[in-house]
Parts: sequence; structure tokens; C-alpha cells
Amino acid sequence: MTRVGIKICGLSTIPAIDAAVKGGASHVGFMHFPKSPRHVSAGTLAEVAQRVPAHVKRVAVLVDPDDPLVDSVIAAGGIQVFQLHGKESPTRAAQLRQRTGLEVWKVMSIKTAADLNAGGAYAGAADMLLYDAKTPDGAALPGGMGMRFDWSLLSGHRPALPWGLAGGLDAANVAEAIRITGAPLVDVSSGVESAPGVKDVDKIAAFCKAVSQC
Ligand SMILES: O=C(O)c1ccccc1NCC(=O)[C@H](O)[C@H](O)COP(=O)(O)O
Repeated sequence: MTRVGIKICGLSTIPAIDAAVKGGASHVGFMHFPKSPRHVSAGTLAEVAQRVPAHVKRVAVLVDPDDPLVDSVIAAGGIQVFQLHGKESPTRAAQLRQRTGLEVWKVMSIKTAADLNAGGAYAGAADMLLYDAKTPDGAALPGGMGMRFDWSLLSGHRPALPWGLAGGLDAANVAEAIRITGAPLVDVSSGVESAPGVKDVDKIAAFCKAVSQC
């Protein structure tokens, strides 16, 4: 049985990081996007990323970043993965991957099967695709809104790259999500919070436990 990877996203405090690590998270995510209630400044990122042990990968989540923004996150230190959560093209993803030498994940915002198929364009440009729910036009954020998409779209789909599942997951539904989709990695943010941006250590523990039992 292969262990399902866990990414706990939108972390900003030491207790939440410790809960994710204790629960067996493979990845922890830090939002660097001022409109997000989970935004951490480069200074905070530098401080809290140090808490993460080497076996857990640190992911910076960015939305259509320009090069100076990427450079400021690299300068903050400790990041191993860039998660691109905007409208970055395959060309831009490949550029960032080459320029930084770091792992690049491209988020695919999913509503229909066509959205899933669009991921094929990132083969050779990104290291992984993260399938997340498409937020409504005009929504405040492109992610982290606790929305899920129709997981059955993934049955029979052959992803062109390694992939993970995000969007509306929580301790109560993640086992079903893994059963339906066969996701090798699951990503959660609002499902382990007590309020937007406020992580709940008990919910993080419950989420990790539910995944570990799959
Ligand atoms: O979390 C945010 O505030 C956010 C804002 C803008 C872009 C992406 C954002 N989150 C990215 C994530 O990786 C979330 O974990 C993912 O969208 C799932 O979120 P949720 O449905 O709340 O679990």
C-alpha cells in the first residue's frame, strides 16, 4: 500500500506547523498572496519555515508571480516547491522551473473534464499538477475557499504528470475522496481551520489520521 501524501496549506504559526509535522504531512504550504487571509510576509515565512524538519517539503503558494516576487520568496529561504495558483502558462511554469531550479506545481482549476485535460500542456514544464476546484468568476480568491469539484471526473482520467487533489477536503470526506479518485496526494486548507486563516491543530490531526487510515 502506497502512503498518500498530505499537504497542509496556509500555515503561519508554529503550533500549526508542529501539528502538520506530527500528523505525518509530506508537505506544508505557505501563502504569499496579500489578498489571502493566510498570507505570510517574506519575514514571517523566513521565520516559520525554519521550524519545518528536512523530511517535510516547504511549498510557497503564489498567484501569477513576477520574477522579483519569486526572488523575494527564495531570499526568505527554505522553500523547495513553488505552487503556481494563478493563470501561469506552460511557458511561464517552465521558465520559473529553469530559473529557480526548484520544483514547480501547477494548479489546474477544475469544473469540467476539459479543465482536467488542459493539464497535459504542462508536461515537461511543471513537476506536478494539483487539481483544485474552480472558484466562481469574480470570487475573492482563486483557491482556499473550501470548494470541491466533481471527483468522479477523475475516474478514467490519465494525468500526464504526477498529481494531487485539493478543494473542499476535510477529515470527514478525505477518505471518500481518495477512494473515488485514487489521489496520491491530498491538500487541505480551510477544512482544517476554525475561521479563515486560523488553523485548528485538532482538525489538522484528524485530517492526517483520516488519510493515514486509507
Ligand atoms: O488559501 C488561500 O487563501 C489561497 C488564496 C489564493 C490562492 C490559493 C490559495 N490556497 C491554495 C491552496 O493550496 C489550498 O490548499 C487549496 O486551494 C485548497 O483549499 P481548501 O479548499 O480551502 O482546502
